[in-house]
Amino acid sequence: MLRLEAVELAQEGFHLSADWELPQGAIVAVIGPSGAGKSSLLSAIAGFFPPVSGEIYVGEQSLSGLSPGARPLTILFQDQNLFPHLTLAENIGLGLHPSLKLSKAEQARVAEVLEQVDLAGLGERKPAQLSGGQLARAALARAMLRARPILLLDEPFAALGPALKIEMLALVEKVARASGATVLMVTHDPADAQRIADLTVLVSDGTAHAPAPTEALFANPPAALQAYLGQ
Ligand SMILES: Nc1ncnc2c1ncn2[C@@H]1O[C@H](COP(=O)(O)OP(=O)(O)OP(=O)(O)O)[C@@H](O)[C@H]1O
Repeated sequence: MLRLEAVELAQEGFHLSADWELPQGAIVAVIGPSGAGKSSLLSAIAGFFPPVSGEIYVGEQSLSGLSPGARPLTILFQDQNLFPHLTLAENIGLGLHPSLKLSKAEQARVAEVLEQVDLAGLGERKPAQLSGGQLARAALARAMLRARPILLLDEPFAALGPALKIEMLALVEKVARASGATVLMVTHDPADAQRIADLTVLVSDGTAHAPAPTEALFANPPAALQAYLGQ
């Protein structure tokens, strides 16, 4: 369970409040106008942007004082950051050990996630020898290997074509449901939310609104969502 308790973010004229919690295992879309603070919200949870007040909890554990790497989560950005000089298997292995000294069991685990994202047999390739969709799948595989209870996705598939994006969303859903991870996914496409998100957080007017069931929210959008959707 992820809980934001009276969280206030502020930075040069920008302000965002959040006060809600998510059930463990929920897939949650984060939508709202450009500049509203969607990325800032994820950055705060990940530990890159400290709130001016409030607390963020995972279960009973407060995340205050925990560095980004020590938090029980993985964040995936649009810029997938695979290292060009490492093979795909090595890039994914970094999710386990920065030193890349993997045991036989860990190497087998890397092969297993490669297979899960449909990249079996491509482990020895370098990123330059992969397509955009394969790179996106590789980055997701690395995130999966970390097996943290929370996965934060900041528009990681925005640069992919429609068919590939749908494929990646399906993969996220499959992986999240299988592992029981909670997913928070920033997207600019309402269809992404409707495709996989149980709940949707609307970020607008200085507030990250409490998560609402996606279907009901879009069936009866509040004024701020109507404005965002151009209705
Ligand atoms: N490093 C920074 N320094 C100063 N201001 C920043 C910084 N990063 C973001 N901001 C500002 O904080 C506000 C929220 O930005 P944020 O990126 O969180 O919005 P967003 O909803 O994710 O936008 P988009 O949909 O365009 O990615 C904006 O006003 C932005 O200009």
